[in-house]
Amino acid sequence: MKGRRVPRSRLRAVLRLCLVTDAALCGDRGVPAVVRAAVAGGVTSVQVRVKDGSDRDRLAQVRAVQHALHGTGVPLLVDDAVDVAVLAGADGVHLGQSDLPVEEVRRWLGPDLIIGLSVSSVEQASASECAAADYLGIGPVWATATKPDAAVPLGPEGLARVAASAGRPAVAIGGITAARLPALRGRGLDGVCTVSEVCAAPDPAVVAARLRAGWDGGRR
Ligand SMILES: Cc1ncc(COP(=O)(O)OP(=O)(O)O)c(N)n1
Ligand SMILES: Cc1nc(C(=O)O)sc1CCOP(=O)(O)O
Ligand SMILES: [Mg+2]
Repeated sequence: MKGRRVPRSRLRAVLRLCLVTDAALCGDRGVPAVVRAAVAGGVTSVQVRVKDGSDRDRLAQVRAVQHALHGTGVPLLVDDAVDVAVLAGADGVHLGQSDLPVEEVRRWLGPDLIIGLSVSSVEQASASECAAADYLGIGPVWATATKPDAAVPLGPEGLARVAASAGRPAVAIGGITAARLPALRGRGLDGVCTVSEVCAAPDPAVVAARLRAGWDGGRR
């Protein structure tokens, strides 16, 4: 493993506006082009999420996004696939409740890579497993077509209850749009994540900039 890629002192800043990629929503533009535009607009981290490809497809997409991010300082995470993250030299992984156990992945990866964990309830956010994660992804806040197997939406108040029991940096995901950011203020979050709002946007840079300004401007 290389040296620590993202200092922990930067983690909360890196979580401010997280883009999770979706190749189908990016369309013919391709994922790297959408990522480049989103970063120009103010996205602070990128997670490559490939649900319907082979491991080789996943690795190729991670490497293409890594190339797009080169020189930007924006960290790259991989959804689910710890082996792909290690092979590609990504900055971290995002794990779900049915992915590999966080503590074991932490023992494997060591302290240098970021590990995120999805939680959808106070019980999951309070579980001892969370201590091995650097941050929690809480959702879905609202219903979303992007993840058909997502849990029942928490709503902003449910989200705040989960965030309060998290005890570590936390981001919200699921149905997030610029217009909904006011409902997420003061809920104990470090940032917000989006898939479709940016990936399906005709101009991802403009939408990312709107999200970033909306979040940064109203955080406190
Ligand atoms: C930041 C963030 N939060 C939650 C998720 C969802 O992860 P998971 O539960 O593993 O579901 P899939 O994304 O794999 O369908 C995420 N990817 N990122
Ligand atoms: C990848 C993902 N995880 C979720 C969770 O609740 O854990 S919701 C989700 C999809 C979010 O997509 P959109 O921004 O298009 O609503
Ligand atoms: Mg997953």
